[in-house]
Amino acid sequence: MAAIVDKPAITVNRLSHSYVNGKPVLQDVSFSIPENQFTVIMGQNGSGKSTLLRMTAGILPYHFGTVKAKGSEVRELKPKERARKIGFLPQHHKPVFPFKVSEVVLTGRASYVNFTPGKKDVYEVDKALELLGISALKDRVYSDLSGGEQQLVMIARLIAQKPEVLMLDEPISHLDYNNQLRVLKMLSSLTNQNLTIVAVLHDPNMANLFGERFLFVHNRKVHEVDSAETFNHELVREVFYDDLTMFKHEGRYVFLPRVK
Ligand SMILES: Nc1ncnc2c1ncn2[C@@H]1O[C@H](COP(=O)(O)OP(=O)(O)OP(=O)(O)O)[C@@H](O)[C@H]1O
Repeated sequence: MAAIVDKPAITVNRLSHSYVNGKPVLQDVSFSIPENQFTVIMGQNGSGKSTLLRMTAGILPYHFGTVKAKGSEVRELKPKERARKIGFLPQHHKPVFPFKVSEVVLTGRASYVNFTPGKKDVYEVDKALELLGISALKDRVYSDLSGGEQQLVMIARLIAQKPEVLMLDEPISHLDYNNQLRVLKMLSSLTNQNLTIVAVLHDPNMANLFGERFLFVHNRKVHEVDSAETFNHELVREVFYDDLTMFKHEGRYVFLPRVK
């Protein structure tokens, strides 16, 4: 049974998934994602985080269980409807054409644009680039950019899309430390603007400094944790590191490993 959440943005019920010829990745998982909060998804490599996120975002079809976004079954939403409710940032993105950065970000507006983009679309693109601190990249060719620059552009694209729920698969994996902080602070601030954030993160410190709620994917199940203190839980130690020392910093727990 999923924990009861006051106002869920997403409710997942009895979801299961196996890839063709593969072992089950998720088995009968249920959980809720609260509205206007920052939920972090964590778990070991290969545990099923991307699978879970892609299914919840309606990118990967699900056949067992239900996923509801504010009451609507995600798989039944038309693509444009879904794009306004849920935005998804994939872990990897391979550009097919040599688009300019502004054009890549503009594709995030596809659910609003009928034929030609209007002033509002161009405004949202410029605003998103500014928010990510990458206005100077606007006219560069996306495929020429560094991995970190490309990641910032894809986050700007998601921001320009303006969905109600932003789902991000390892959004800071290519970023330098300042940009990691800038992006996580920015995402965290969006929860005060009526947006729900769900992000897969690997670093328990970043997770704990910015996350308000945690979903641990382990052994085909999803475990809901709504307090950072439970990072001290046996399961969490098993998943991450069995020898982390916990400290309190600005009211949040942070961790350091023993190296000897
Ligand atoms: N398209 C696919 N076909 C077959 N198996 C897949 C496919 N995609 C993922 N898997 C397998 O499903 C399992 C879960 O993969 P998933 O990408 O969801 O893990 P993850 O937790 O996101 O991992 P990581 O932290 O390494 O990104 C893995 O064992 C993976 O090998």
